[in-house]
Amino acid sequence: MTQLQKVHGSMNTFFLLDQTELEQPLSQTELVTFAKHITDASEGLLDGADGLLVVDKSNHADCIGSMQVINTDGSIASMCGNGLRTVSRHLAEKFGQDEFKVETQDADLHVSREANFADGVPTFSVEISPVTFNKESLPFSNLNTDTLIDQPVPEFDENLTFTAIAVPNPHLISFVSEDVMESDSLEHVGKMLNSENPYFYDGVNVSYAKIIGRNSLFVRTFERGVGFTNACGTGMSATSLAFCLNHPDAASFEDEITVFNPGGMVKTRVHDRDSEGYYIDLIGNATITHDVEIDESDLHTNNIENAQISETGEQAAYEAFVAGIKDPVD
Ligand SMILES: N[C@H](CCC[C@H](N)C(=O)O)C(=O)O
Repeated sequence: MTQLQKVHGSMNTFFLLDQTELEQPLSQTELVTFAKHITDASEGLLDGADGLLVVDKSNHADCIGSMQVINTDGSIASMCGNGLRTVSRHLAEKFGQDEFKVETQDADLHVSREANFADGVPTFSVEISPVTFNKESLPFSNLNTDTLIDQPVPEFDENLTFTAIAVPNPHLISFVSEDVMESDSLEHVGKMLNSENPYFYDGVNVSYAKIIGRNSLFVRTFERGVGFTNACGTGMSATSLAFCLNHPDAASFEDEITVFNPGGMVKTRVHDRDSEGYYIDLIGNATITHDVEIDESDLHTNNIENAQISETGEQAAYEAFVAGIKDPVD
């Protein structure tokens, strides 16, 4: 029996474990221990991954399953947009449904199957919500402000402005030039705010964005609990909202926004529900690259030595899709 899958959204890679397929689900301690091991770049499987997605049943009446996200360092992420697309595909195939809700840590989120981005590239849309800006929800402190929207923060970088948005996991965003994108600023800010610091004391995902044209961006993210990833779904969603708010001349609510990233491309759509707040649709690939068979007893003892790995063959279609999109950074 297949116990695990290796999956990705925009090459943001995960192992996916469905606890309902086990006789004895892993305890939370077992899950964290296993996540840190299997995702480790040198000790784990298949060069590791950016996290473990744990699927389970939901007791919320309108959800067909739940998702928990464990980062490579064992910390828990309240949300993961690229991961939720792959969980949505898993649940869609398991239950034969194309539109449903998934329970996540802070919200029950609407998801749906969409037209494939390309041949052999299954595509899903996931709701990114709730959106807040206040310092308590991110959380941040010691910045002499209750919200941070397009403001200079010389403590982070003397030449940039920053926007902080929780969706609900925390994001810090800056719109930058090509030169800054290629500099070491993102690594510097990402490392500073994800080690002990007085500002984002729980860490924060940091994204730098370059405006390519109308409703078009390139985004790179240094993730909380992980480091640089090829793409961060919640990061690209939060950045799309910041794009609409800070650059209304170049981006519009309700329009499709194209977001290129080092692992490929997604589409977003930012909605403004007035008093009910903002939410974002994140649309992109949900690719399964490998099936991994591990005895259930080995899962409990965190032994990956006997894992049997087989490729699904889907990666070739994904790579053909990426080769066909115009790369804005070249
Ligand atoms: N890569 C994920 C987000 C993981 C978030 C995590 N790094 C955190 O907030 O701790 C995404 O596609 O949205």
